[in-house]
Order: sequence, then structure tokens, then C-alpha cells
Amino acid sequence: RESQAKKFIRQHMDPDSYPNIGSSYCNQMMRRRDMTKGRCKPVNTFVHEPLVDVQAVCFQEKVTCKDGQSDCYQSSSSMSITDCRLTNGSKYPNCAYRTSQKKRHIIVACNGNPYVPVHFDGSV
Ligand SMILES: Nc1ncnc2c1ncn2[C@@H]1O[C@H](C(=O)NS(=O)(=O)C[C@H]2[C@@H](O)[C@H](n3ccc(=O)[nH]c3=O)O[C@@H]2CO)[C@@H](O)[C@H]1O
Repeated sequence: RESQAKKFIRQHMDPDSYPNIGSSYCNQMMRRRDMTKGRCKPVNTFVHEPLVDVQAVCFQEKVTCKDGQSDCYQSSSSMSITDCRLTNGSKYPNCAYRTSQKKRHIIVACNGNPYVPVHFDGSV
């Protein structure tokens, strides 16, 4: 059984590639990281920063999560991210994504001991 922390890493961490945004990055990565089984995950962000830097966000600015919970944190510095968004013409099982490269402050929810990111809430 995959822990929430491991799931966060699988779904949202890609420190090694700062993709030269060919449009295929999201199409490939959403499959490779197992987010196109059963349905195409509509929106997903990959973070291109070292894991330790993303884990440190759990000890940065506390903010309210989209769901109203209070265990979210906003990164003090902007980070390199790639937003993957399902295109309108996309038809399961051929999940077609738009790839958008951005520099944003990320917002994550943290949980557990050790206190680590378990959910990607958004970016600003
Ligand atoms: N406060 C919390 N505290 C603790 N745990 C919390 C909390 N909240 C949720 N979980 C947990 O997380 C699980 C989970 O998968 N939540 S999810 O909203 O569907 C994830 C979103 C995100 O993956 C993605 N997205 C979205 C925007 C963006 O910019 N980039 C981007 O990637 O889209 C998804 C849908 O929005 C949920 O089952 C619940 O267990």
C-alpha cells in the first residue's frame, strides 16, 4: 500500500528534469507516473526542485487549503513547476495534456511524522 508521502512524490516530484517544454512532457509523464489509469487525471503539477526543498515547505508560511483545512503551506520562494492540464479533445484512454512551464510559489498540505507533503493544493 502506497503511503500518502510516496504518492505525493510519484505524482508531483520531478527534480531531475527541467523539461524543455516540448508538448509531450505531460503526455509522457502523466502515463509514466500512473495518472492515466481508469481515467485521465484532469490537472497535475510536477515540481522541478530537489525533494528536500519541497519538504522544507512544510515549515514555511502557513495558509488555508482550498478545502478549508489549515494544514497547508506556501513556499517562500518561487519554484520551477510544470502544470499538466487535460485538453478538451482528450478522450480516455488517450489522455492528451497541455504542458505549461511556470515559476510559482507552491502550496502543499503536510501530514504525519515526519511531517512531509501529502497533497498538492495549488500554486501562486
Ligand atoms: N488539506 C489537506 N490535508 C491533507 N490531505 C489532504 C488535504 N486536502 C486533500 N488531501 C488529500 O490529498 C488527496 C488528493 O489527491 N487531493 S486532490 O485535491 O485530489 C489533489 C489535487 C492535485 O493532485 C491536483 N492539482 C491541483 C491543482 C494544481 O495546481 N496542481 C495539481 O496537481 O489536482 C487534484 C485535484 O485538485 C485527497 O484524497 C486527500 O487525501
